[in-house]
Amino acid sequence: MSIHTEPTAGIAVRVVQLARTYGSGPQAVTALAGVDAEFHRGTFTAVMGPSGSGKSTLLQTAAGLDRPSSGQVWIGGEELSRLTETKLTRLRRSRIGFVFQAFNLIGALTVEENIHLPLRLSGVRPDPVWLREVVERVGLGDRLHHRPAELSGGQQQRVAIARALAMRPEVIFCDEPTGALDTQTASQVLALLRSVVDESRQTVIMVTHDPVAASYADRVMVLADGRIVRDMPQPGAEQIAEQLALLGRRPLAAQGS
Ligand SMILES: Nc1ncnc2c1ncn2[C@@H]1O[C@H](COP(=O)(O)OP(=O)(O)OP(=O)(O)O)[C@@H](O)[C@H]1O
Repeated sequence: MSIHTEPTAGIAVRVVQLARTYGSGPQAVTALAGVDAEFHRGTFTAVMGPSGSGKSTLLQTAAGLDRPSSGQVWIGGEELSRLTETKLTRLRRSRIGFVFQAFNLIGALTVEENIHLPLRLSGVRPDPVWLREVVERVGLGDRLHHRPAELSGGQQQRVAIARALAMRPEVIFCDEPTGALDTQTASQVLALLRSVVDESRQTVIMVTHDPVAASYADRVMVLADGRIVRDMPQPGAEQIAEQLALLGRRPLAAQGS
């Protein structure tokens, strides 16, 4: 594939020969070894793989939180390496949402203030109709004036998702969004992410270790040693678990950090 590949309509995120090496010389660690992937608008992709296989690095570089060592990241028609830090920050704030395992809410702010924060940071006037819909969708209408510490883990993650949705981003990157939640709460959060894709045609890319969580996705991509080694359309939880187990038996893929 040409390194100057232009974006195609309908593709929310494209990575081309994406590579990321940490450190240099004999200490260098290759986290991503040239990944090519396209993520269509209105799809939900789960990224899986052994510990140290490069999942978080893929997410961080594709989301413009970290610069790759080489290769390209396209968000719609924008190639991130061509952007200055200021433009990259602006693009991240307006077109990308983030949900992390640790929620990353601001403890001193109320639920409502946390949800409005991306708009305030971007200087965008809130659209009250949309914000009401977001709050309703995540089921937090009666918690708006609480602080995060007064909420359960699942409720805090739903605040984080509402915050990610506030700007109506094209893409939402999630790193282990259910890693800190019990099974039932996790399924509510996953159903919410599913509805974001089905009802708003936003694109979700989610790193997870959990085959059940991954089964909510339209596609499961498996990394090993910084490369995509499986790309499965709509696998069930059992098929995912089976493929991960097979991979675990390969000596190279079994190496983690
Ligand atoms: N800041 C860093 N400095 C040096 N090496 C790093 C850094 N971040 C990640 N790595 C290395 O890059 C490789 C990929 O790490 P990454 O966090 O992307 O893997 P992962 O698949 O998300 O792992 P996990 O499932 O354990 O979170 C690992 O070998 C890791 O040790």
